[in-house]
Amino acid sequence: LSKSSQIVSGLALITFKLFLQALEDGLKKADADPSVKAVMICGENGKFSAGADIRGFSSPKRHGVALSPIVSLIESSEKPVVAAIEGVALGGGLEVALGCHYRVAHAKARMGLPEVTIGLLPGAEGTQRLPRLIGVPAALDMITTGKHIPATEALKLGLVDEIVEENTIEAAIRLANKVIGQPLEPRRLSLKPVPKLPNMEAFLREALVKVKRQARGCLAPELCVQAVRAATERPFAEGVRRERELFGLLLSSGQAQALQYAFFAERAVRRWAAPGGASWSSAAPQPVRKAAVIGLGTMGRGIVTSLVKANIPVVALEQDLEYLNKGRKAVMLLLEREAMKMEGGAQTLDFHNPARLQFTVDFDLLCDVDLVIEAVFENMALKKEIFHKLSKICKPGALLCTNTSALNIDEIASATNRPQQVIGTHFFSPAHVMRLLEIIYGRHTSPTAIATAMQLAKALKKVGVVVGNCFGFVGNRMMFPYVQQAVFLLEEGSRPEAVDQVLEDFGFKIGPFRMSDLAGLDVGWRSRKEQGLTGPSLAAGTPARQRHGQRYSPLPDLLCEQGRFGQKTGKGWYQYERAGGRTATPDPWLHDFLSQYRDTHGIQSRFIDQEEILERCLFSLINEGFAILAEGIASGPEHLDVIYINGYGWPKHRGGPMFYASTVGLPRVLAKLQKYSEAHPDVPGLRPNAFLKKLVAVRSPPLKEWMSYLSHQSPKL
Ligand SMILES: CC/C=C/CC(=O)SCCNC(=O)CCNC(=O)[C@H](O)C(C)(C)COP(=O)(O)OP(=O)(O)OC[C@H]1O[C@@H](n2cnc3c(N)ncnc32)[C@H](O)[C@@H]1OP(=O)(O)O
Repeated sequence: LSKSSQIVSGLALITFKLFLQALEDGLKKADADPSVKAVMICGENGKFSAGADIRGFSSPKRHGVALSPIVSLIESSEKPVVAAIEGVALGGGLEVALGCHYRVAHAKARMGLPEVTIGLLPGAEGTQRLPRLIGVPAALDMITTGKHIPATEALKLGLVDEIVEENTIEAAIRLANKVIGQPLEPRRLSLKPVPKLPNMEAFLREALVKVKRQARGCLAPELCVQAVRAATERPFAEGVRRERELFGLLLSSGQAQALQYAFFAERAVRRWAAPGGASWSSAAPQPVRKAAVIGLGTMGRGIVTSLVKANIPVVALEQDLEYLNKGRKAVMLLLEREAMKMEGGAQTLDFHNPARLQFTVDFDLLCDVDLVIEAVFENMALKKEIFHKLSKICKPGALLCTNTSALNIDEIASATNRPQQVIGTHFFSPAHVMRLLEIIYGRHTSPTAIATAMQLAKALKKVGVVVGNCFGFVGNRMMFPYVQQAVFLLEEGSRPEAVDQVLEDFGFKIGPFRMSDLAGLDVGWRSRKEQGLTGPSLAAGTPARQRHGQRYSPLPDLLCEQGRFGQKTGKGWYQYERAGGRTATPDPWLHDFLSQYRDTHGIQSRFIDQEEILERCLFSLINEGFAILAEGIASGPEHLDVIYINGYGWPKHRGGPMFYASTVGLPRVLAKLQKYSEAHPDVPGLRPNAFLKKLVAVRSPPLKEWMSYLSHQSPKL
């Protein structure tokens, strides 16, 4: 280093507090040393900073917003300070860079203010400095979404002064030497005005409406807008005061804890465990150099698209040419749309190259693939036939995955000569968009197969969650009692729009009836017919509203019998503008139908309040979650929460169903279930699970300790 520069490094995440101290000491030393003419701040090991340790925000010894004085100290330095940004500059890390007079970034660096994603706002004056540097629209976009932007975009926005392909530190030192002696006033962001917009008021108002609509009850994006508004309306110091006030509100809101829990839960589920002690730490994945997808229906198309996007060559197979051509057209359309969203477009995806994406009806072409994902119709006989064929055609090491939402993995595996290589991969629709991948191991699934499926999830940029094999696995199994309660509520006097409203107000992206109209009521109907719950195989004399001695509602079956399958037929729990329409309108026909149904079955209609709707739907879902944990189908509550947030539209700011239960309080959940169960003794889903009772009996320990209260290690683990 030349004598004119001073490196202040050590920006490792775990030492954020130490880093702050080192930064302060270094700056003061540099300021006092007349031989130092400029300062350069960089990180260690090619990373600038990922910001503060998120765990610190919920710790009793929270470091608060102690970063602000240091950012001010940097900015007020009489010597030019240059940030050399490599790797990431996120959150507090970027706020440090904003205090610097100049910023140089490596071309591969990424920058962002992701505080909103953990329920906070940039609390070290970031909401006040960023709009002054890059203008309100761009700043608001970064602050309210928390997105990480690449260096090239940062340069376009004016967030950095220079990007380099080679040595960022040398480039920053060069810049520091060059600017010695130049006036610093214009470089101090706190002194700059926020660039004006002709329609600032309208712009901010619209921005608020937009984030409120998207956030559905999540506070942080809204308060981010308020903080940026303060930057446009108040002098810097007053804006900072407002930012601090809003930060304090968020910190104590409860939503921040939920979102921070979700951040760590998503990472915790990568550390999977399965029967016989197999786990992420001991199992190694096999490489997947080529994959195949069988079935080009809605799911198969999305899965092919996902694989192509992940740069994995794919063979896409259909049963005949008619289906193949239909599937090919649909896949190409999806890929073209995806390519348009990407930098480099179709060239990047290269899907017109048959070596990357091949369509066929010939099973023999699957002989050299490393992994097959079967995505045909949910029909056990068909799946078994396919797996039998696969075990004859595929090379010995190939992993055989079945995309199923409920079927028994062991039964499917029994059709092969290699059950250790059979695994469930439950994708969510649309498969190229939804982040969740439920990975289901069977009795014989090998640790390598699980590790490979997890690796695949990562390559597809999905969150893989490993779970055990049972009907509906985790996600759908918890969904059954929830949807069941929603339908029972209709029997008792409620309406689809009332139930949906309560759950959407809670934060679900879509309520249970809108959801089932979207998914298609016929899907569940087919499954119930296969289970003998309805249809021709139902034993004569079975009571209309009872199956196996338990309460049953035939309402969804009756709708299907009327051809009301939801959006696809233009009618379901709602009416739509046309078949395939998406705008749900309450349907007077359905209201009459419900009244007649109640009359037929002698049900006294009653008013059901929001509290009962919410509690019966959510607590029955949570109750099933406790059963799943007790049976060892999932290794911890975080798994259930990650599944619900990423696959079922559960509001992330409520941390997932099990986290939510812990915030409501387990004794309350138990008491409510007991109350509803007494009122509906023929509904097993409302009967409090023994594990929940046990946790309450041991005074409701924190969620991370729950699993240690299972008296026996489940055979599934
Ligand atoms: C007082 C001043 C206030 C400042 C406000 C802030 O700075 S708030 C924090 C803002 N920063 C973030 O939100 C960054 C969050 N992290 C990420 O986005 C990503 O981790 C990453 C930095 C982009 C790296 O991604 P990558 O996929 O490479 O790794 P992982 O996500 O798996 O992370 C590796 C492990 O590091 C842990 N971790 C990452 N960031 C933080 C953090 N800010 N605080 C605490 N821990 C963090 C992560 O949990 C992983 O740990 P594991 O034990 O391996 O699970």
